[in-house]
Amino acid sequence: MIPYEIELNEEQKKAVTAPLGPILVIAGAGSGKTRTLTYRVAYLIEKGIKPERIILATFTNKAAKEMLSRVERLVKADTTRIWGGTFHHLCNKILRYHANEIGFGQNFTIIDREDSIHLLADCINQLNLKNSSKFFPSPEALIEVFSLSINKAKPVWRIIEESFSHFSVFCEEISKLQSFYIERKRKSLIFDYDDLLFYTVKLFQEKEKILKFYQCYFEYILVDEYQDTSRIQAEFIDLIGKSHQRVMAVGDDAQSIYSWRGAEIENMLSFSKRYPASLIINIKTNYRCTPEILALANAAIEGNRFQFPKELKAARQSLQKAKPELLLCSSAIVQSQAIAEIIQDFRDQGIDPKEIAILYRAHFHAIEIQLELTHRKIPFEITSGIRFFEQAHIKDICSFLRFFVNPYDETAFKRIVKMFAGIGPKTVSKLWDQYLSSSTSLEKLSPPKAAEQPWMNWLDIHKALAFPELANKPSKQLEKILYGFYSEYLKVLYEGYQRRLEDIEGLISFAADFNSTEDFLSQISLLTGVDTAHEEKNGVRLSTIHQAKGLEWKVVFIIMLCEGLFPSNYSLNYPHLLEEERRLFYVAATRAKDRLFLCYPASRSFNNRQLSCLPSRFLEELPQQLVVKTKVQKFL
Ligand SMILES: Nc1ncnc2c1ncn2[C@@H]1O[C@H](COP(=O)(O)OP(=O)(O)OP(=O)(O)O)[C@@H](O)[C@H]1O
Repeated sequence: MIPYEIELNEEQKKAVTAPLGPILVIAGAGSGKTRTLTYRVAYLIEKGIKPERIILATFTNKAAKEMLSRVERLVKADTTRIWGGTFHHLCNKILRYHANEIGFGQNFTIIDREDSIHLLADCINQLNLKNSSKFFPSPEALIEVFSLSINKAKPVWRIIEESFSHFSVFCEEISKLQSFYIERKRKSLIFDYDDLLFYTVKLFQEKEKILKFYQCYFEYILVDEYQDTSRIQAEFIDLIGKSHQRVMAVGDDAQSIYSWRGAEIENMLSFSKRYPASLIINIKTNYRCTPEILALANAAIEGNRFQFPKELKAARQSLQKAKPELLLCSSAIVQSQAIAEIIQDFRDQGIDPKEIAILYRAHFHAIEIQLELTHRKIPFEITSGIRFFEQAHIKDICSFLRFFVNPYDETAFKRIVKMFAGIGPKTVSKLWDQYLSSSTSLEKLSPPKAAEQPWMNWLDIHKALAFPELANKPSKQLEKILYGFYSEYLKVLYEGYQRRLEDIEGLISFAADFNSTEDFLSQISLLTGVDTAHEEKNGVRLSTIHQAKGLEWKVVFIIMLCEGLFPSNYSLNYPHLLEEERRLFYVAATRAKDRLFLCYPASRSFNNRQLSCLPSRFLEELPQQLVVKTKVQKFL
């Protein structure tokens, strides 16, 4: 017998040993979701359910593997027979048996994101869409549209209307392209990741016998991270679980932060409507944070309307009654200096830097802190793996300046010219040779017809960079390049237009502190080159909050808590997005085990001036007594 009494608290035990009907487990941050799910699977096996009749849907395959190996330590069973893994993994298994029922052979192949992009690029070429307009969106951007269309179960035009209005002029062509792309995949017996879900649900909807078989076959379905499931994923579970309703969904609605890639918090909030007999179990004991940090997190999430009411209780004792600290800094630079000083103090006290994290809403918020840590030689590691200045769009826009400063910079030239429609790698090299043999005169080059217009625009911008009002003002030069030229390309070249635009605006602010374009470029090169030696596995962690989900550190700093930055400017006009931003703040706060620092800079440089910032509403909403305020004015 498994010692449930010893290993689980009362709430966890209630969930683990609950009757086999539908259950929604609302498990707060740090409350032991993994432990609950693991013991529940073990309990089911102990009750006599065969492993192969259990589904355990998880966010990653690694998570399922870890949970199942823990199950194996609890009960004697072959857990490899459990259907554990991501939705894609589960659907693949089902389609391997039945793909022929929906017009595919069972020997289909699965293509990853990169291959999907190549295939889509090929479709765009075949339909001659890029030549019809130089601003036709790139395959990278369109894959995102198509994926949302499947995950949200909405037609492409609807997705464009809701989230990609900058593509609306191409709505008709994009819909046609989608049909063409689907047909191409069908002919080649290919599924991309989203197809696996789409066709499994279609199979269940169209082939009643097959659905009935699985409904009888699976005796219990468990879903982890339920708050982040998409519409089609919930549909997949509902279809199999509909008849016996033996579904356990575990999640935390307060941590639903992926709506931008199709997650629907509604799945969780409406669970008991779809499963009227469901039992709802709240797990409220948090094992991670001190009571003071938890009190702040509880207060932070109170402002949301669309959520299950909840209040986490701390299992831990207070650490010298240390409340979270609110650092009121005079500027973003002072903010980074203050953080670096505190980190140095912690290191002197013997705290391992890898127990410290700096979390932010968007990559560009971390520019100053990256610089400060680099200058002070404090080792740090960035979760995304890509440093701010190494991102493609940042490199793109900087290459205009590099080429302006150094007319022999071949890499910059080629990077710019490649952006133009109708210019492939061969033509790029030819143009470079022409350029060199015409004593570096851009005017003398003859680009292909399709690229003539953007070429002329580029030449105008290139000349303008030397005008007295722009010369040696890298910030103003970047602004000119962005709004006079590059923003149109940014919309179509990559996915995530809004985020990338914000990054470049952040770069423009950063550039405002330089009065020489050469100095600005050298600084950036140093940060992306030699000084990356400071990036170490054991350093302080710098991460966006999205990438910090599920992780924990002893000390956490949440930075740039200004209205318009966190919450983001874009979210301010949409109540549902604002609620998601508040959840993001909650996720960030609940990553801290011992010490939490909330950082507010009263000003930051933006578009060549010092802009004063209002404190984030998330700070304003906190009861005063929950934090200790410290004013930080200036550092030498
Ligand atoms: N009953 C328990 N007794 C003691 N410790 C527990 C218990 N349940 C969970 N824990 C511990 O609590 C910590 C948090 O658990 P876990 O990481 O699974 O939380 P979580 O619910 O996934 O958190 P989050 O959603 O915030 O990422 C772990 O270190 C885990 O071992």
